[in-house]
Amino acid sequence: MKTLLIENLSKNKGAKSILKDINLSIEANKIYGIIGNNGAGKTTLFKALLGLIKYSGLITIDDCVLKCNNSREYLKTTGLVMPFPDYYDKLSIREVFEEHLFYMNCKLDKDIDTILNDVGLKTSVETKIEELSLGMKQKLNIALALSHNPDLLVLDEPFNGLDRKGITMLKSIIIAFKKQDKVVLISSHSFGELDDIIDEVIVLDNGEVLATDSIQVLRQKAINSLEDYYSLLWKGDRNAK
Ligand SMILES: Nc1ncnc2c1ncn2[C@@H]1O[C@H](COP(=O)(O)OP(=O)(O)OP(=O)(O)O)[C@@H](O)[C@H]1O
Repeated sequence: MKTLLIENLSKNKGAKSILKDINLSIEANKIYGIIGNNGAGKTTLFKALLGLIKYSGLITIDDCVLKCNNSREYLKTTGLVMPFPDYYDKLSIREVFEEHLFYMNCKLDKDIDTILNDVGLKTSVETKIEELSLGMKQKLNIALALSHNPDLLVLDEPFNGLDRKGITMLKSIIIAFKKQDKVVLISSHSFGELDDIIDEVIVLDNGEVLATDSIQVLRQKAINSLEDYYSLLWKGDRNAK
């Protein structure tokens, strides 16, 4: 994947406008941090990008426009970390992998134990999801997202529940991933974790893109943390732009 182009993307739910005319150009070999207050539209944007919800506007991956009838094919090239649906609780890790691979229509190139080990999840594949801690579920989620070697990694609050070792592991996975001509989109409220790894920041507010900036440019302006950047934006200090 080289580019992901989002043009005039909007999403309404009843009378409510959840995403409003989003335009973004996403490039490979970069990590994008998507930040914004609760309810800003980050998860909804991710769902649209993955073809999981209907929307108006155009999403183009390289030269291919994402449509309902090709979204399943496109999903195979994406890895997604989002909270598990409730019905997963009674499934075992093995069953979740089977369901994931069936949905993605792909096969593993490593055995499940090796994949779990790679993300630091030390438990039997027969363990039920309801028996996993929040951090263990997150590690499993990451393992699933990477299991089919995607081109685009979409991570919705991936640091939630991870211990320090897990966070360090995930950051190194993300950095190694982007270096392979791939794209990473991460939404997180943990600015400190994003600070170390992102190349670009996209700020959503009330369903709109409030700002997009390169971290390198922000550093040149002596804005050295997302926390400072975000405060400046909300103070209306346009020097942050
Ligand atoms: N199925 C739905 N029906 C109605 N409104 C919805 C639905 N899903 C999301 N919304 C609304 O869309 C808006 C954006 O929600 P979204 O989950 O995308 O925000 P977010 O930026 O991911 O928030 P958070 O940081 O809290 O995770 C919110 O106002 C939410 O209430």
